[in-house]
Amino acid sequence: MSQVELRNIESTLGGNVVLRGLDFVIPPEILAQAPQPYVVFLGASGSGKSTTLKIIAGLQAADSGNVIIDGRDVGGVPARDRGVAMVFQQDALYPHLTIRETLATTVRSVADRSVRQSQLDQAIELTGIAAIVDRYPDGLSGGELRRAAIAKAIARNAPVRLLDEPLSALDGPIRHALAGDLKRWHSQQPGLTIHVTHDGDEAMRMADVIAVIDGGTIVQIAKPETIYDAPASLAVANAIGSPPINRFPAIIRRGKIVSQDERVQLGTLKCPQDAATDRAVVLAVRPDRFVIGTSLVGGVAADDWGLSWSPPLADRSWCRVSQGVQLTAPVGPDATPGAGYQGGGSNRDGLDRNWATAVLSPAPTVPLDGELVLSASVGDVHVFDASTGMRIEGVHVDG
Ligand SMILES: Nc1ncnc2c1ncn2[C@@H]1O[C@H](COP(=O)(O)OP(=O)(O)OP(=O)(O)O)[C@@H](O)[C@H]1O
Repeated sequence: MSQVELRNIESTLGGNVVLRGLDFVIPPEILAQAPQPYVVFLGASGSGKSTTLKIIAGLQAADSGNVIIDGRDVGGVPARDRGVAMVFQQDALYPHLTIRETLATTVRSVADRSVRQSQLDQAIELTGIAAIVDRYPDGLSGGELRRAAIAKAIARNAPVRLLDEPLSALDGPIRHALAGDLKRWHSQQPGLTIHVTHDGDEAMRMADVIAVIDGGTIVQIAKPETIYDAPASLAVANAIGSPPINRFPAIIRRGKIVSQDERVQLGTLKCPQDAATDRAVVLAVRPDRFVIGTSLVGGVAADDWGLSWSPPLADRSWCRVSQGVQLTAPVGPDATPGAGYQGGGSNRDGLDRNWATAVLSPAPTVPLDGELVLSASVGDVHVFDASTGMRIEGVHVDG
């Protein structure tokens, strides 16, 4: 299994500080479970993802810091000798060569004569481009060009593969098929794959490990479920989840958390001693972690639909939102077609700003009515420092 490690990478480009002390190493506990993880670098546009890939590939030099590939510091090692294949966002294929000729040129530059044909065949097979391999790039669709570019990377048979937004600008079915093929390639050709995206859903679906880049550093490296359930910062919390995580203003006053949103009622909640300084915080709850209560569903008592009435604020319902509630049907494979639901009886005061969103699963087939109340237990409410954005650990129900 190949490994890439980045230590304290700094990069300033055209006067912009792009990477500031960026560190990356896959935690050993993750490697113990998944020795060959599919890694996704997730970050907003401009956060430094492409720059990081180019520095790993040796196409761009860092100002300082170390790139370690398989235990070897590759500072000063030229790109072609790093054992890295990179697929660019806009990959250039030779316009005067057919795809097969391009692949053959690539294979000739990296492989012994005896294995060239098998490497070329494998690249064609894994990317499913047999039907277009004798055509020129001009006239191929965006999806076909992307597959050809990926085939070029596969043909290099490199132990480290860097994919810069490999699924961007492709439409639904093509995107879905290519996502599956990338995972298949990864599992069939031993090595490390780093896939860059700004799309949180894509990261959640594809990654064994997600590294979130924000402000030129990696702020969390973890399995997707950990990123979802225990985000290290508000930026990480915002980076994934659809619909996006709900956020509510609050403050810490004398060690207690006090809501600053008139819709949100909190139980008695305390911070640990070392985090008890008075300050502004942000409470965040994933839409699918709210329990939804309503008095009426399509004119029928909610109980008959198996929806729980939100109980009075008790130990388990630590955070309760009772106005400006919006429900949505789940998206993805569990979605019930045509059962989306927006708005609700609680919108009586005309709140259309800052809706609190909950995912209703299974989605009802009739409109909900009556007052909607959301409640969440303490384990599902994340607390972040409002100015640094960092997670505050150890918040607990008093008594
Ligand atoms: N050669 C350059 N000169 C000046 N600024 C640059 C240069 N290359 C990149 N930058 C800046 O560095 C920042 C990070 O760029 P980078 O391409 O790494 O971001 P990214 O996360 O990959 O973004 P995107 O998702 O939009 O591709 C951006 O603000 C970009 O404008």
